[in-house]
Amino acid sequence: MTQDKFLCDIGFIGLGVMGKNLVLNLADNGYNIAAFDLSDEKVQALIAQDEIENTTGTPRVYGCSSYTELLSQLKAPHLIVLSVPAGDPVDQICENLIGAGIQPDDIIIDTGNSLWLDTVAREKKYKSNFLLFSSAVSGGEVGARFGPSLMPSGSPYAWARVKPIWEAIAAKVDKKTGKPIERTQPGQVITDGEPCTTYIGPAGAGHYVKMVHNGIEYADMQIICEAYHVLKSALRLTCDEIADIFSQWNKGPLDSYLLEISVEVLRHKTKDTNTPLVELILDKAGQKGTGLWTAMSSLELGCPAPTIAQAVYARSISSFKELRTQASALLTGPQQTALPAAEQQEIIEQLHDAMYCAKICAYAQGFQLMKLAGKEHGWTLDFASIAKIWRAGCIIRAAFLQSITNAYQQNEHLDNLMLDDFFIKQLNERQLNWRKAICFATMQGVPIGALSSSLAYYDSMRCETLPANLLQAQRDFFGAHTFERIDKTPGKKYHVQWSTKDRETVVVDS
Ligand SMILES: NC(=O)C1=CN([C@@H]2O[C@H](COP(=O)(O)OP(=O)(O)OC[C@H]3O[C@@H](n4cnc5c(N)ncnc54)[C@H](OP(=O)(O)O)[C@@H]3O)[C@@H](O)[C@H]2O)C=CC1
Ligand SMILES: O=C(CO)[C@H](O)[C@H](O)COP(=O)(O)O
Repeated sequence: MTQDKFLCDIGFIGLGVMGKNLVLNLADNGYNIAAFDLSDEKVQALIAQDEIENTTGTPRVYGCSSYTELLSQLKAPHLIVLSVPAGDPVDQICENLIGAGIQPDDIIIDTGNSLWLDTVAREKKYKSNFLLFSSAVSGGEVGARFGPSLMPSGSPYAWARVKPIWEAIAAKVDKKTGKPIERTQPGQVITDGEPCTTYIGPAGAGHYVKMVHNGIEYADMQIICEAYHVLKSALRLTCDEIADIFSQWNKGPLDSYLLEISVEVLRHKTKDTNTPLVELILDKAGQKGTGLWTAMSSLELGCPAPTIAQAVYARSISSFKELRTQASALLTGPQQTALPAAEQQEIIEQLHDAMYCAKICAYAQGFQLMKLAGKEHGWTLDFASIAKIWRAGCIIRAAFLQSITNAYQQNEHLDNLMLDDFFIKQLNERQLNWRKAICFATMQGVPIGALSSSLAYYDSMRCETLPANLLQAQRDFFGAHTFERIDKTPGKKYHVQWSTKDRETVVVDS
């Protein structure tokens, strides 16, 4: 492709796992791309891949070796997509593009997992240089290639320009069933169906929603890992047996992409020794920050998200491999005993229900968090639409997201998913099995922090009276922090003069 013939529709910076695939997806949908990466090898690899996949007869990707060249190859006003690590790289590129002559009516779309506060700050900071728009992406490399879930936010003017492109490249669901429409072949495009993208709100809102998506992703993954741990170490099942169980579960309400890939992982054997690869993978989990940010935001807003926080802690504990190895030789656990087959089957069924209930809690926490954040930051978030765009393309895609969509379509003001009729029924029917699974795992000494903290969340939420009365008294005792009384006018503050002999209760004027 040369500049003399035509200019490209979109500039693309960052051709890593996501970027390369997003470019090919855009190209399949008829957009010509001017592409740049710090590594020329990646630019050349993309062009080579496009040559293999491109059936149009004309090149679709123009490789650039500088920011100036990238701008010179684009139609004006310029539209540039970034797919780079969060943090400094985004600012470095923005500064480089300013140096290369980007204009105030040009649009830069940040598709990385940027911290939402950075996005808010950047929109302001670069206002006079260009329009910063953000659109978090989920779906991993296959999603990026064949249809991700896209969470755009920022200037509505920019969205008007981005929308047709985003709707073209996003994953699609069947309008009637809400089920994903499969797209697996290069060159294939899907023009019908509902696109998994919707305008989320002002700057930062999309990145916040993606952050919570990832927090839920952490919880979902940890819940599956805990079930695997129980099945492996308490029931002593093989990876293939666990894969069979997960595969069966994946046909019911737990049907999800994460469970599906877990089955594939569990079945995968090394070529040389035919050992399940998963058993050879070091048990130290990595994390890039989005789960932590979700947990931090939940603490800041005072919105409980213990399943998500526990999933972050589980990754942290896993990273202390040497310490755990030391402790495992010193600290005692229960004696594990083999169970008869019939009892095993019961435990497996209980575990299924425990996973399902914990999953409901994780999503309830994530959606409530988004609701409170929306209130705090003045975003009007549409939860039915958010659930809809997570039905396909993204990592947490699952049949379950249709039930969440239904819940918010029935009541857009729902305070917590656990109060939706469908989820009330699911929880009420399964809570006993959930408890039994937790008792079993605990008595076997298997750590199940996500499953059990979810149960504590559930039990706390359904407790009309919590022991916070005693806690308030303790606070008043040591720090005169005051308390309210249930037998007096709401809002009135009391303090007991604990250090005096008479311990008089006095009314405190606020
Ligand atoms: N991987 C995933 O599943 C998902 C990732 N994301 C997010 O998408 C973004 C990209 O992720 P991913 O593709 O996995 O990451 P990669 O590390 O695979 O790719 C990032 C690319 O950005 C380039 N880059 C880094 N710094 C700069 C810079 N200062 N200037 C120009 N280019 C730069 C890198 O260049 P080079 O290495 O050649 O120097 C690399 O090609 C991240 O924000 C990530 O969090 C979002 C959803 C899913
Ligand atoms: O955004 C994503 C998926 O939705 C990325 O894959 C992200 O990197 C996952 O987070 P972590 O690396 O912390 O597990």
